[in-house]
Amino acid sequence: MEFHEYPDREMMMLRLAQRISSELGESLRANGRATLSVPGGTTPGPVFDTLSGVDMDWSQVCVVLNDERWVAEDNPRSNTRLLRERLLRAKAAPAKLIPLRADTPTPEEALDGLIEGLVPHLPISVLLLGMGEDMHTASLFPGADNLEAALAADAPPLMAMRAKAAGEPRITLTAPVLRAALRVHVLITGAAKRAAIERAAKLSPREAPIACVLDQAQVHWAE
Ligand SMILES: O=C1O[C@H](COP(=O)(O)O)[C@@H](O)[C@H](O)[C@H]1O
Repeated sequence: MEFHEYPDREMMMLRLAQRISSELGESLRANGRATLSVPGGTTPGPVFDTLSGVDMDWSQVCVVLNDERWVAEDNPRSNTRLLRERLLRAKAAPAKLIPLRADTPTPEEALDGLIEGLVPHLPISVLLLGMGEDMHTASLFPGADNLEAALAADAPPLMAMRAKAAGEPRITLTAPVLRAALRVHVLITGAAKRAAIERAAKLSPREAPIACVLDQAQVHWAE
C-alpha cells in the first residue's frame, strides 16, 4: 500500500476529491465513460461535497456504492440516501446511479437484477473505499456469513452479507470486483483506523478483509 498522510481532514478531503476527479477525467478521455464506486458511512461526505461541484461530463459517469445496508432509502443509515444528498447533485446530478438496493424483503431476492444492472459498467475506473476499525471494507466484515465466498476468485460481483457487527443485512461488491478496479483509494481518519490498517497489512483478507486490496491501494489518512 502507498500511504498518504495529510495535515488535516479538510485538506485530505479536498485533495482526494481533486485526485478522483482527475482520474475520472482520464477515463472519460480514454474511454468516453467512467465508473466510480464509493463507500457509505460517516467518512466520505466532504469528498462528495467537493466532487459534486466539479465540472466534467457527469452524464457519462456511472456511480455505484461499494455496499448497501438493506434499509429503505429514507432510513438515515441508507448509503444511497447519503449519495443522493451529497454526491448526485449540483454538477454531478447527471451521473447515472447503479442501484445496490431494491424493494424486496431480503437482498438475496434482488441479487440477480442488481448484478444485471452492474455488470455492463465494470470494471470500476476509480474505486474509493472506507474501512471500519474492525478492518471491514465495503460490507466484507470479519466473521460474516458469506465472507469466504466473497473473497474467492470466482465470486459473483455482488453478494448478500450478514454479520453481527453489520446490524442489518447488507449487499456488497465482492473481492474480484474490488481487485479489478483500475485505481483504488482507501479513505480513513483517526488513530484507531491507522493502527487497524497497519495491522491489516500483516493479516489475511479472511482476518482483515481490507487486506484484499491493500497491495494496489493508495491509503489516505488524517488525524
Ligand atoms: O458500514 C459501513 O462502514 C464502512 C466504514 O464506515 P465509516 O462510518 O467508519 O466511515 C463504509 O466504508 C461502508 O461503505 C459502510 O457501509
